[in-house]
Amino acid sequence: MKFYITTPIYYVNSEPHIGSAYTTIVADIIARYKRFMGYDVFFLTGTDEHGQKVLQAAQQAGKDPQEFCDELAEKFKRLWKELKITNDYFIRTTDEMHMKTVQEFVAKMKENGDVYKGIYKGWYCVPCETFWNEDEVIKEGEERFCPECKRPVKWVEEENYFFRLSKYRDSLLKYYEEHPDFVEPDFRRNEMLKILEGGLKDLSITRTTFKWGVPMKDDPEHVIYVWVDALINYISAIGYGWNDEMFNKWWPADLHLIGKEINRFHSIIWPAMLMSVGLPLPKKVFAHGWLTVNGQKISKSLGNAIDPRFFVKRYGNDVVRYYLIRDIMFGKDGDFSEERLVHRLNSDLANDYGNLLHRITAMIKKYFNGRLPSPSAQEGFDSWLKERFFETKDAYHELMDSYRLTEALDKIWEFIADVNKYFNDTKPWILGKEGNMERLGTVLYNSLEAVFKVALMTLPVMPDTSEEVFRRVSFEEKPSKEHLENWGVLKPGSTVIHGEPLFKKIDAKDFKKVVETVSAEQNAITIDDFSKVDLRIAKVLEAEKVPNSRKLLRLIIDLGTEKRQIVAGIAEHYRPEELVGKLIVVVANLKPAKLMGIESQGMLLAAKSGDTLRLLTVDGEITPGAKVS
Ligand SMILES: Nc1ncnc2c1ncn2[C@@H]1O[C@H](COP(=O)(O)OP(=O)(O)OP(=O)(O)O)[C@@H](O)[C@H]1O
Ligand SMILES: [Zn+2]
Repeated sequence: MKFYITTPIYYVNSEPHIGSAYTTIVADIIARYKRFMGYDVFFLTGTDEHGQKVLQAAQQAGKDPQEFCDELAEKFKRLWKELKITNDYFIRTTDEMHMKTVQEFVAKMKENGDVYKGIYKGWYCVPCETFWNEDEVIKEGEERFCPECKRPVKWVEEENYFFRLSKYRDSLLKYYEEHPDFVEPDFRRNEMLKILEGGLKDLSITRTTFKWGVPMKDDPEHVIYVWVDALINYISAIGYGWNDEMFNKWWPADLHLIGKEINRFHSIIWPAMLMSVGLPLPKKVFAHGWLTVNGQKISKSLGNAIDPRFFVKRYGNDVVRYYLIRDIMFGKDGDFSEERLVHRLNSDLANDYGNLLHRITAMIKKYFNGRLPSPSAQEGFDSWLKERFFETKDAYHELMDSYRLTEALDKIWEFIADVNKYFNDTKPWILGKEGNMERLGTVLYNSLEAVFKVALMTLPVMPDTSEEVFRRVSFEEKPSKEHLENWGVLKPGSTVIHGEPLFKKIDAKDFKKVVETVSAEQNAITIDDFSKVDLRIAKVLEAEKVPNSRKLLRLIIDLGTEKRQIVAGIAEHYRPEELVGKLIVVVANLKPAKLMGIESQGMLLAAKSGDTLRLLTVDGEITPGAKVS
């Protein structure tokens, strides 16, 4: 049984962020689950390195595009290592083998009569590398914007090769009909059906105005459209055109995992390209939602991208993975929130899961010398716990197999609540006090077996934590679905380690966000907002310490037309005599306020970094009262 799973290949226009990590983490979870279930898995990820977007980024950085791509591809690879992603291969579209495959693929489409020359006239969005028609773009006066990312589009008019996409509309519709679960979730499938029903236009698939791409085989003036180049990665990586055996083993892909904004490319254009060369279509395209900040997509260009490493360093890799899957309904959009992450860590992981294991192993240590007791006669409550496990396990498989990952974790946590209930209601601490070792042994055995089952089921999501649980319960086999099939896998008599709690809680009073995730756009103010602040140059005429205050100085300043008194918290950084004669910047229209009983009629500006504070001043002489703008 094989399972071939892919992520989108990411543009190397900038560094990876939590959004790109999201898809890769989800793919990793699915890959790990399938391996656990006994599948032979091929998990592919990589980088999309051609096209105008990447070329422009390289030019902006003042680098040769290949050198620029090499550096960024390395960063992606390194991040995936740090996040313990278990991809089997990393493809780069600048790989020679890939480029050759792209040329051959397009040549074959041409041979089959699906590629012809024509003139393209229309709009192009460089950030999305997408062609748009006049009736698709957003119009604001003379300006035109991309309907997908809302950024300005460019007018393109050039001789291109076209792909007869329109020809495949009916075959695609038929395919959708015959394979109702080809595209998921179903609301995404419906969006694609709408597009198909509306009709398809032929697609421009080459460009001539720049060179950063794969040249057409027999017309190298044309470079192949970056999306056509990119999509072919899914087959070039596994041997199409260069290793038939490998290709036949893995193709068709079992799952293309993507973000919703690139669904049309994967669910319409890619299948049509495959039909054109006579290859079978992928079994499923799953288009998930976006991680958002205040409802906006996290992305490089909006300036709200977050480096996942900050979170991993502060909270741990497993905690970040758990949070992303549990808190954000997989498939839908969801706001990324560090507060929610901490809440999940404290309540689900530390309280519900970690603490349960801690209590069980503490009692095994105390009453059984750290050896797992044997279970004996089973009572009703014991059978209830087992029944709950088997129900959970069945639901878990069903949900994981249909990529309902969030719901799978919900089910596991319902079971954890049941194990906690079992542990609390059987009152093992009383059994211990009473010396009822037989019953105590049974309760502790069942509780630990249940936690072991949780570790098996959460292995794809939190691999390090599960490995740690396996170590503590002396489980040394390669974990697989067989260990979930039966109750009673743990061996009585084996060593049980009572270590540190699995998860460290974050105390509310210690909680300090590692990253401020407010988008640049949300923070932006208009020029009118700025001009409300009346900034003026002032000359310091007098300065003295405010009696009984460590921090405050009282200044008399000359504002050109008037003198004013201001109070400033700078006494720890400046001596009064240093200030006299200085030209400083003040907010002249601030409402007066009293500090230590003294009225302050304005505020001076200073820059602070750590313990250092420096006043803002001007670069030379200027009359006091001069406006700053
Ligand atoms: N906010 C996000 N939420 C979920 N997935 C995301 C997010 N941002 C990027 N991705 C994943 O990365 C893919 C797009 O990668 P891309 O390199 O275009 O990132 P980007 O940050 O959106 O780029 P840019 O801001 O430059 O347009 C998506 O299809 C999805 O798989
Ligand atoms: Zn766009």
